[in-house]
Amino acid sequence: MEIYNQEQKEAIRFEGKHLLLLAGAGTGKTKTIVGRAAHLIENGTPAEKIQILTFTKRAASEIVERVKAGIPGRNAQALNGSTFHSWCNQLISSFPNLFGAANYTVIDSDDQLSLMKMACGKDKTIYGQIRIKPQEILDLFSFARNTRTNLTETIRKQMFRGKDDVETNEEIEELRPVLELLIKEYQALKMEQKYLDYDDLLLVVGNRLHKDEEARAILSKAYDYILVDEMQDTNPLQWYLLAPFENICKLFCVGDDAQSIYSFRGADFKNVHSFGERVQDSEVKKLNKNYRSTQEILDVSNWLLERSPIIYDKKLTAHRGPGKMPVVVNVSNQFEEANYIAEKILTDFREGGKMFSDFLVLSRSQYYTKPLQAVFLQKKIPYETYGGRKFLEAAHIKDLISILRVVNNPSDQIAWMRYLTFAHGIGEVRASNYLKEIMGVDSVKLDGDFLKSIIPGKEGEKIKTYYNAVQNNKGNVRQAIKELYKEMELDLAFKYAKDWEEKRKGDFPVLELLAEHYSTLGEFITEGILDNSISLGGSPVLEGSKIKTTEHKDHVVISTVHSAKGLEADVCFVLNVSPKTYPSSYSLGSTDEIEEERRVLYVALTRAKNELIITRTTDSLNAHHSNAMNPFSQEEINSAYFLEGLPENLVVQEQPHTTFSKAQDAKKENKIDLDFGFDFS
Ligand SMILES: Nc1ncnc2c1ncn2[C@@H]1O[C@H](COP(=O)(O)OP(=O)(O)OP(=O)(O)O)[C@@H](O)[C@H]1O
Repeated sequence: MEIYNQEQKEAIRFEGKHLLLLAGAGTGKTKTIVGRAAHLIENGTPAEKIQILTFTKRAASEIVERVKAGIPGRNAQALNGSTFHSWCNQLISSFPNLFGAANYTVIDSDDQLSLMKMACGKDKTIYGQIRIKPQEILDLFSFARNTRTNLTETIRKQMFRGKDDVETNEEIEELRPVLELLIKEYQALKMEQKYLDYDDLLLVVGNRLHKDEEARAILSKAYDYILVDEMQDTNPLQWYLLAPFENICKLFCVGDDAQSIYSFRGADFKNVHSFGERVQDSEVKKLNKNYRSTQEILDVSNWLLERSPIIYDKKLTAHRGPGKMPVVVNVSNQFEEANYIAEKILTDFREGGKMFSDFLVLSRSQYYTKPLQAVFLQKKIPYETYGGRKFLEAAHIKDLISILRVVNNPSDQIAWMRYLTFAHGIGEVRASNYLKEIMGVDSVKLDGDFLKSIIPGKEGEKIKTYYNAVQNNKGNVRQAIKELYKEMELDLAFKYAKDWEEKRKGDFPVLELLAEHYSTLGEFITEGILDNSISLGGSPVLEGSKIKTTEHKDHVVISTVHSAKGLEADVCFVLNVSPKTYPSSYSLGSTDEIEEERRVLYVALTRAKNELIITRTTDSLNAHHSNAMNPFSQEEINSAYFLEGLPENLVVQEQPHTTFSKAQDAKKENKIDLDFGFDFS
């Protein structure tokens, strides 16, 4: 049974049209979304007419499960929660005629890069005029679409740090037409092969709804309410998608401007402030009390935010009152840090009655946590990682999926290339020749025998067998994967001989299990990619190849701060809050970037309920030499450092007395104790 305070109840029972709940960390925004959905269902709104939108699949499922748990019977069963991308993808497949994109394949960032490389390679005289990598062109294109900014201004912002002088303008004017050609070529390749990239998903739906009265009429029968979590992180493209829904249904959005950490995806926290003006018939409400943390944790968080030149007007007070002082641990290196954390967890687990799931470890990047993961493995501390490279993006998984993809969409040239070059002996040049023949044949004639007829020898035989394994089991995705894996196993083991047994083999049974939830190949490929994608912060369960550690229900979570939004834990470790990291020395030239990083740290600090432990390495405090990449002096780095000037009364400082350091001698000298060591009798 959830308990709500008066302000939360007012939001939950809101009778007006659209509402924005703008409130600080831990004030119960997510809880209020749960309450709102339950209230609507209990008062007669069919659950399938409510859509919950969040930034991660994990957050979406959590909200949906909580609503379902509070409503007896089957009334809430049809409640749907998804990410923006996944929702658009569902709309595209539920209304195939309306959006006209049902048989398109969604491609991930690796595939986008392959396609952009093809676009750049098409006419070398064009690409040769600029010195920009294909990935950078993709980033520019995506930034422009997500922020809905024109190409000139995108180039200026992203490549010239916003400079607007004669020289810069001349350079932009040289780059712009070339980039336009390349982006158009990329777009044409995409359409030719029936691909949609992530941004396309939102645009396909958004464009249709903006331009087509009938589309709005159809969707107004499908939705009564849309509930959006983390509204501060919606970028202009997501606003564009949501705008038509103002007239289709009622919007209920929650957000916190101080937790906006997605400006690299085009979000601007200031947008949330204009909600009242942008959305007709809307109201903005606030929540004031923090229910998550004790006051000492909030004091440090408030202090951090008050030091910002941006006024957030958010002083959090703890409903729970006082508790333990936050601790700053000064470690000399990463292994000391890792051992300190592991020892603390093990002691609290063995002697303090805590579970592993009471601990959350937060880091800027997953990469930084590698030594910590090594120590956890060594000390047998179960853990799960959130953020970082995802399961379906691992090379061995992509090899197998490439065959599912070509059976699902025969125009999928990226997948064909991966499939054809997977068989030993076929290089890129030969594969492209086969590809030309494959593209030339009518798709009804395309089958295993055809492939064998154009590809001679053992390779042709193999390619045929793989193709048939999927084709013959098309109606049962799990079976298709099982049969295909049986055929591919030896080749996969050969290709990945170095770490096959330890790291890769175990992923395939999991892939089969995952496939069980999808009824068609297309759904599996698209949804599977979206659900597990790094750039969308998707499901944490099937990450990397460390699937086995997730079998423990009780585990520590190691997360990037970006993937930790909405999470909370009894004890929270925030790693490496050192100079040059918070803020990163690369953002020192830009106030906007520094302030975004301050919010990142703020999100991290406000995850803790009872204990907040901040680590920092003393080696980063050591002398720093400025260089061309990083021209800032030690003074500049120190004065920008977020913990510089942290009042002594807000935290306790600690040096780890670790079992990791060398054994130390006794403090007092003893008298020698030597007897004969035997009995003379
Ligand atoms: N009225 C209440 N009574 C008791 N506990 C509450 C109440 N409201 C919220 N909480 C608790 O406070 C914690 C934070 O709530 P929630 O996660 O909904 O906040 P939030 O505003 O979404 O936080 P953030 O933006 O920091 O992720 C949760 O543990 C929640 O159960």
